Amino acid sequence: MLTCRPINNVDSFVKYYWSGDTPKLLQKLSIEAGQNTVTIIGAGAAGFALAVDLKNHGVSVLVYSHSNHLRHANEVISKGQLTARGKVQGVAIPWITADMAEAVAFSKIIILTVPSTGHHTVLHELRKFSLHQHTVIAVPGNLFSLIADIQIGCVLETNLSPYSCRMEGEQLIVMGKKHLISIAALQQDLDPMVQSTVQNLFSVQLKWCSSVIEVCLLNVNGVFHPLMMLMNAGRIESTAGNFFLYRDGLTRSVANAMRALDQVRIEIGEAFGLQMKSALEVSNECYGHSFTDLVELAQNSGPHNKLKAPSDLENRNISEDVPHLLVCWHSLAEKLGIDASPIKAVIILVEMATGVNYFEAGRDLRQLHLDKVSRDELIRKFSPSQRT
Ligand SMILES: NC(=O)C1=CN([C@@H]2O[C@H](COP(=O)(O)OP(=O)(O)OC[C@H]3O[C@@H](n4cnc5c(N)ncnc54)[C@H](O)[C@@H]3O)[C@@H](O)[C@H]2O)C=CC1
Ligand SMILES: O=C(CO)COP(=O)(O)O
Repeated sequence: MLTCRPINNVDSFVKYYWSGDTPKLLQKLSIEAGQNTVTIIGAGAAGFALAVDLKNHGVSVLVYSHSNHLRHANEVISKGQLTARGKVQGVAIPWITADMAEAVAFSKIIILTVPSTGHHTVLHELRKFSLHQHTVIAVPGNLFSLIADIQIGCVLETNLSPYSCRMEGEQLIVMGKKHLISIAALQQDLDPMVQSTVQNLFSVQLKWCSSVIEVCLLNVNGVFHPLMMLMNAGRIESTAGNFFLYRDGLTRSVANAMRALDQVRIEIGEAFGLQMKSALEVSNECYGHSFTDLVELAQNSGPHNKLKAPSDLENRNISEDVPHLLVCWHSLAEKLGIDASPIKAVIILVEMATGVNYFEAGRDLRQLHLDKVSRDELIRKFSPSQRT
């Protein structure tokens, strides 16, 4: 019997959401679900889109939301259901918990869909459990694998979310579903069985990359987001984001700046011996588009051209993409002897605008545990042809 009500700061949604005590409920869920289960950590648009998509494909899903980040979970719980519209459709009554013990017990496959700014909070919770037999897939990773200082059976990460989506109350709007995203495992000798199990979970094609560094370089949101935010900062603040970020905000001069920044990302990849595509080509490949220019993409790409700008600069387009992509790319470039001044300029301007020193807070080589590694070792470690 379903009992459904909004909950604030409780340890477990599940025991309120369904009558019955937690152990009995978990037992029931596991039996119902059999082996075909996934736990999703992160109850936002990306996590719920994945939950509905998996459910539509017969997978049983438990969604975990940290008790300090309940907004979307509470909206869904208060309605008693989640309605997905757009490229993923369906009405689901998702199983939701705020108890990490339940999340870890529910499935050996955990997909992380929290912004990378939440990775440390999640790791703090996860470290209380044995995860030797778990597979954790960070979507997107932004080098989660290199900061995860706990023992996990297998760690993988993707470059992007399969969905371009937003929550509107308890409604999930999925504007775009990609054809392809990139993925890599931290470990080099990944069992092909694991690869096919993971591929079977995702309804988008997974492109297997040589390393997590390659995957991080393919998160082209680092090229798009910070510059669009910075170069439209006045308009964002004076209109509280009342314009289309891509369609109105990615004009010729913004595209020129993006191309300069993108060139550094490409040179970093090439130093590792990778065949690099431009941000435009990566986006085209993901969505099956064939735009020849960034401004053309901004005007015509369905998943992008109706996206409203955020209402202020305190948004993951900056707070996630600057410290966890740009700072990371910048410190890789420095180590490799590549001129990263376009990236540095953006990080400095963001600090001037927001007051946040992302060089200090970001995922530089020290945070990634790579600061003691020489340039040659770094290349050997992450180059497809030289990996040791
Ligand atoms: N929504 C989209 O269209 C796209 C999303 N992404 C990426 O996917 C990830 C998730 O995106 P959204 O679901 O839109 O994000 P979101 O901002 O809605 O957050 C997702 C959920 O993560 C949890 N969370 C947030 N901050 C946390 C923290 N500090 N500690 C613990 N839990 C926390 C909350 O449950 C939250 O609802 C992000 O990395 C985002 O950059 C990438 C491309 C497109
Ligand atoms: O975050 C987004 C909009 O700025 C969407 O990015 P994607 O193209 O990865 O869906």
